[in-house]
Amino acid sequence: MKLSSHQNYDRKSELTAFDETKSGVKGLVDAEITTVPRIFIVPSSENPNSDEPPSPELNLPTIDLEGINEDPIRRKEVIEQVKNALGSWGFFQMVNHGIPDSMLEEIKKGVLGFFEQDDEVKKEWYSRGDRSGKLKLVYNSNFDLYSAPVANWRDTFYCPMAPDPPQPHELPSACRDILMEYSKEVMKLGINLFKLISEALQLNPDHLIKLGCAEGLAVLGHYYPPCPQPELAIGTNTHTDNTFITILLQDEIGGLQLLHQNHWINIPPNPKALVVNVGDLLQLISNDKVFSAQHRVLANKIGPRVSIASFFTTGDLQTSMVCEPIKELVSEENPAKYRSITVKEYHEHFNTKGLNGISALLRFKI
Ligand SMILES: O=C(O)CCC(=O)C(=O)O
Ligand SMILES: [Fe+2]
Repeated sequence: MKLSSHQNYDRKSELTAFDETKSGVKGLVDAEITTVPRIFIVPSSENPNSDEPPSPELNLPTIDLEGINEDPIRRKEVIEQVKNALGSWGFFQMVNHGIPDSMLEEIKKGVLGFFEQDDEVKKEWYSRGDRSGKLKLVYNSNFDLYSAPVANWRDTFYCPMAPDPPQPHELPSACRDILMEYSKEVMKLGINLFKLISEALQLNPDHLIKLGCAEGLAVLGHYYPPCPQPELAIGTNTHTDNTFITILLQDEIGGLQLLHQNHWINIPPNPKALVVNVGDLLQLISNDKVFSAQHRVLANKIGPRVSIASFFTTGDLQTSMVCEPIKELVSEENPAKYRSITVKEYHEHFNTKGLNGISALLRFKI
């Protein structure tokens, strides 16, 4: 699904005017607008409402991680489930993942607190993310505002937490402590997941970690204000993630969907669960043994919706890590499907392209 822009108005000036308010989509809603500005309108042919309704028979797998580090038989079963889920869905929900429910509640509150703080204070964090700025945490609306075909009904902050963790004073007070604590727990869980995924790929448990898959972590806080005309807009446009894996926490509102066998499927909110999905970089190094599924978030009359996406990637940092299909997963009958790239090269291509419904991986296919 490719969204084409409809440029019969001065879109660029309207984007700039919106950007310069530094108040994001929340600012529009606070000003009590009753119609969606045209920079956000999804062309009708590509509107999610024109898709078939989600199929109720197809359910995303839920995997219970209880006992994986204590009981070898249980661990084997879980590895088999992970292999099936990532090979056919690219996604699963997990329960008993080790992060306390109370911490999940606290991080959602922290993100809500950041977006709902005094607008003048929040504006000080607003930037387009050039790393020459002093701010580690980048808050804006639509990282791809000027390149994507349609603006999304969402505000976001992006905060790199590893390999160079921010100093507490570099973080906004609304979510400082919980962001540090949550990302520590997510890193532990990520390491456990990379071990399970390594084994699911029939590699040594440490293989993906040794390659550097858990080296970089960024936490994104998303805020989706209520939308006066949700049928005309989209919360997050169709995309695959620019990560090795993503660990996602969503609140109770819903709207996250993934594309499975050509059907859009709802990912139902579960306050105790976290969603895991394969990103493009893991698909590339697995030589398509696991895949990075397209997903999106619908706009909603009800809101705000909050979600926290933890991205395992070093992003735009220059690291020595090269991504290429893992030797053990390549053979004469199954040759490498991608060329070698750096994470930075991939990231730059992803950012320039924006969320336009086309996979960034295509560029690196052999
Ligand atoms: O808000 C969500 O539920 C999904 C966000 C997402 O897909 C992303 O951050 O890549
Ligand atoms: Fe995503």
